[in-house]
Amino acid sequence: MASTPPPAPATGVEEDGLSIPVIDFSLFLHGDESSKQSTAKAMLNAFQKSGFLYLSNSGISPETVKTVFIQSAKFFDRPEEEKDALAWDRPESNRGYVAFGREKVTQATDPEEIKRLRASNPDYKETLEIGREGVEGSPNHWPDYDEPGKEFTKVMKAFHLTCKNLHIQFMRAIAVGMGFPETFFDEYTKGGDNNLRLLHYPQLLKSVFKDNTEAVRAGHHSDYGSVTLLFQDAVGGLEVKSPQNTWVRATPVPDTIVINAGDLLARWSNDTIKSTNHRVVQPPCEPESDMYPERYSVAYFCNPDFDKLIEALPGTYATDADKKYPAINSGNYLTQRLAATY
Ligand SMILES: O=C(O)CCC(=O)C(=O)O
Ligand SMILES: [Fe+2]
Repeated sequence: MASTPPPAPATGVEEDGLSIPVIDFSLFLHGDESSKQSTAKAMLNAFQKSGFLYLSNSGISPETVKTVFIQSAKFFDRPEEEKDALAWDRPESNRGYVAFGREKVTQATDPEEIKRLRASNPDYKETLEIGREGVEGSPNHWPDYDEPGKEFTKVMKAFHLTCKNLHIQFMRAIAVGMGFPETFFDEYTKGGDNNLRLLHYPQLLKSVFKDNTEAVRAGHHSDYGSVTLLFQDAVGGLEVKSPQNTWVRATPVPDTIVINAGDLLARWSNDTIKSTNHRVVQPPCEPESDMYPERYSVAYFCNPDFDKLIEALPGTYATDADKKYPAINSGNYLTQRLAATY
């Protein structure tokens, strides 16, 4: 199992000009008017400065998150052919299992194959993408043909809705921070066109990283949508690009959610909010064995409802000439970005 991670920085990250503060969301949800205002301001401020924050007391219980991680591990433990039968098929649907054959990565023995994998710097991960239920023509790819699969399906359906609700609350805080009516974004969040991604990074030979300084568990990228809720286990490896162009570790802080802004929110905010590059590399601790431990994370990608038009928010420009981007339909934007990735 994982070696002991370094002590959690309860104060978040402050390095190379990058701040990722820990923000107590209960002060927004249940605090008096002045703590509500100051919490909303602090959240917006973090999104404007680094595009990242850790949210504590989010309202999602640690037990709920633990159950999701247990179910996720059970899913990825299924035989490869069962997972392949649930394969991701097309960007318009964006649902299903995305393999990077872990056999290929962790059990490759053919030197030519290993060389090819290293040269191409693949993501050493497998994922399951779960979209909103009830979308005509885009069913989720559930393993609900056996009892464990039925339980998994139930847990993930419920978690999708739990996270949808947090997205609504989170955008209410951003609205208050921006001086809008609290429910300003509700008409963009109520449909819940969001995607739940379960991620599994299989254990990896230490030599993969030693032999190739470019090796990654997940390559550097920014997220596409509005906001990402990222639940990570204690293993570590997430890094965020600092203003000084260095990679800074976003060390796991227990019982918090890493929340970052995506490209569509940056665009919507006329670039007053940052969508910052991040990646996943090997954990900070050197294990005694020759393998880095496996890592699990769960990302919930929030988007403005797909039928909404996204154009510069009020207050983010002085005159129309200051609007950096034309208006765009949320769903089309996302589909275009996904089509370019897969
Ligand atoms: O696994 C992680 O910690 C990050 C994953 C991520 O950034 C993504 O899937 O977009
Ligand atoms: Fe990401």
